[in-house]
Formats: sequence, structure tokens, C-alpha cells
Amino acid sequence: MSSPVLARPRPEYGAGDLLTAYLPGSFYYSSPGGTLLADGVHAIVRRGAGGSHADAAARALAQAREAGVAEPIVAGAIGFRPDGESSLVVPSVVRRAPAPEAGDVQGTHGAAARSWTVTPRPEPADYVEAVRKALLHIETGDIDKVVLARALDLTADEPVSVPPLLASLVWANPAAHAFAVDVTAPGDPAARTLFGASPELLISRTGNTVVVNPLAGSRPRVADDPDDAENRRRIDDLRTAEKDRAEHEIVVRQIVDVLRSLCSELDVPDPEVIGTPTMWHLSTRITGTLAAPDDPASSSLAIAEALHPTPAVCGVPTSTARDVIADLEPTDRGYYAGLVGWTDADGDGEWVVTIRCAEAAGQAVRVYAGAGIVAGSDPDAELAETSAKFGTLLAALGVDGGAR
Ligand SMILES: C=C(O[C@H]1C=CC=C(C(=O)O)[C@@H]1O)C(=O)O
Repeated sequence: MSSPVLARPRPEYGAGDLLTAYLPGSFYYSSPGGTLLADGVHAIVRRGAGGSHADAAARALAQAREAGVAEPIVAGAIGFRPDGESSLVVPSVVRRAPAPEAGDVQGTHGAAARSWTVTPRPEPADYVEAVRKALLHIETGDIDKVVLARALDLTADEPVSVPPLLASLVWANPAAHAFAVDVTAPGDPAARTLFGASPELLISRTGNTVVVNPLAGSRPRVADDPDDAENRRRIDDLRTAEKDRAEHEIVVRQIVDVLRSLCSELDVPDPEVIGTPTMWHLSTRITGTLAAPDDPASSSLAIAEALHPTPAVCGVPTSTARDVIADLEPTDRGYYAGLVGWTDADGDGEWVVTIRCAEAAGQAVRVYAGAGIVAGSDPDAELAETSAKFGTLLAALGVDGGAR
């Protein structure tokens, strides 16, 4: 008679357990698909010259399996620029839990309330001027669209602790794609953590199904609107505004072009309006069936790299828009407008667009926000839109967002 195989039972975690267990240095990611906390570094994933992150990840995952790592993943962040920074690892230990729900997350806004000095980069008037210059590029036909971003540099009177900020972000919007990634590079004077709560899914892949959910076209959400009349008016306005529909359509078109070459079926519904605690956005939830899921080009990270940068963060045509961004934005984007997520050895995974985010190092936090500029954009309205987008992070930081 054979004896039963003894297996150590897998511990079960709740989303709140993993959020509470997060410490800087770990990788945290939660979304409606579930919660993931990854600790330790089994291997650092570096692409070779001219190679892709997806190829480097596939090699690292194969080696990790050979080394006996059970169900390895590659997790981390990739910066905006093609030659920019990346921070990808095969973690030593991965814990998973269901998606966070309102009830199981403790937190408050302003968890880190303290005194801050705030320096806008550039000054708001200079951002408005940059939008005007971008509109000239659109008028002359160099580009159809560009996303112009700005940053706020915040300095606290003591070192910034990321865990309560992350908890605040998840508490404020459990349905967001919340993340915290160690992005410290050799030689950095202090550990750096990228964290945020992105509403924009770049791609999720489960088996042969992919979901891509671009957002573009926005209105600030009114917090104090007792009968919701003003918010309803803004939603209707956004749904029908020609400028916003055009801005959105540019993004969907580029994404569909990429997915068509990979999918045997593609469902592209009409845009709808979705809300975050601070914004309303036009959203299109695209679903596809992969024609060749075993092809390395169909892994979640390979598709994410093929889609990046979408015109939700860069523009059209991509390379000219990138040049316009380099010319008009005074600060390097770093990890902002890149991608954050994870992929496993089967190619399944989830990557989000790195927006509604900040980078913390020592006493400093840099918060980013951008807005899509197309023909018909109003420079003052774009400034107001970026101010509203800062609200996601500023609320968590306990910084008054007025007139930023
Ligand atoms: C670039 C950002 O947002 C993008 C995502 C949603 C709506 C957007 C917009 O309406 O401009 C942007 O494309 C950002 O939040 O920094």
C-alpha cells in the first residue's frame, strides 16, 4: 500500500496581510486580479545590449526553474525611455492573496501628514507655455498628439516612510493597480521606491486571453458634490466631447494595430467613462485571444514592450512625440510613464502604465502627472487636469493640492 504524499500546506493570506507585510525593498502589486508581495532577490534581470526585457526575463525564468525556484516570476518596473532605467528581479519568495476590498485595508489619507516644501517643475506658467508650444507642433503637422507631464518635488522634514503611503493609496481606491517597487540603482545616495495607484492596465494575460485597457480623455472629479449633479454633467461632457474622443481614439488605434498582429480575435467596445477618487476618464476595455500563446512574442512582458509607449503617455507619431517631450519637459521622466508589473514562466502576468505615481528617496518625493495634448486642447485646462491628477498622491501624502 502506498503511503499518502505529505505536502506542506500553502499558507493562505488576505490582501490586508500582504499590504501590512510590505517593507521597502519588497515588490508589492495589487489590482482587481489579486495581490502579490515578492521579497528577496533570487536573480537580477538585465537585458543585453539591444535585447528586450522580455527575452531577458524568459532566460531568467528558465534558469530559476532549473535552480529549483518553484513558480518563479519576474517583477519590477521599466522606465519611460527605451534607454532608460529598469529594475526587474526574480524574487526569492512570492506570496499571493485575493484582491483588496474596502473592508480589509486599514489606512487614512494623509498618513504621513507633516510639513512639506513643494517645488513645481516647471512652474505652472511654464507648463502652460510648453502646452502652447506643443499645440504649434500639432498645427504644423509634426505630431497628432503628445502627452506633456510635469512634476512636484516635495521635501519632508524627516525621511519618508512608504508603507503608510501605499496603505493610504490602496485604502482610497482598492480597485486601483497599486504598486511599490524598489528602484535603487548602484551609487544612489539613498534607497529609492517607486509607488503609486495607476488606473490604467497596460496588459494582463491569462492563458490565451489578453486584456488591454487604455485611458485617455479626462475630467477632474468633484469631491464635494452632494447630489452628484456636477459630476454627472462632467461625465456627459467627457462622453461627448469631440476633442477627448479624438484623444482617446488615437490611443485605441495604436493599441489595436499592435494586438491585431498577435490575436486571432479582438473585441474593441465603444469607450465608456470610468472614475477614480480624483478623475473621470474615457476607457476602452479591449479583449483579445492570442493566436500563438506559446510564442515568446506573446508573453505578457513582450506584449507590454510592444505596446509601450502608448499614446496615453507619449504621442503620435511615437518618435517625434518623444523628441517633443524631451525638448519641452524640464525633468527626466525616469520611471514615470513606463510600466510596472510581473510575468511568470508561462507568459501570464499583468503590467500597468506607471501613472498616478511618485518616487521617494530619503526626505524627497517627486510626484508626476501628465495630460494628452491634441488639436483643440486648452493650455489652462491641461494645467488644471494635471493638478487634479496630482491629487491621488497628494491626498495620500497629506499635502493640500490647492493651486498646484
Ligand atoms: C498621463 C497621465 O494620464 C493618462 C491616462 C489617463 C488620461 C490621460 C489624459 O486624459 O490625458 C492620460 O493619457 C497621467 O496621469 O500622468
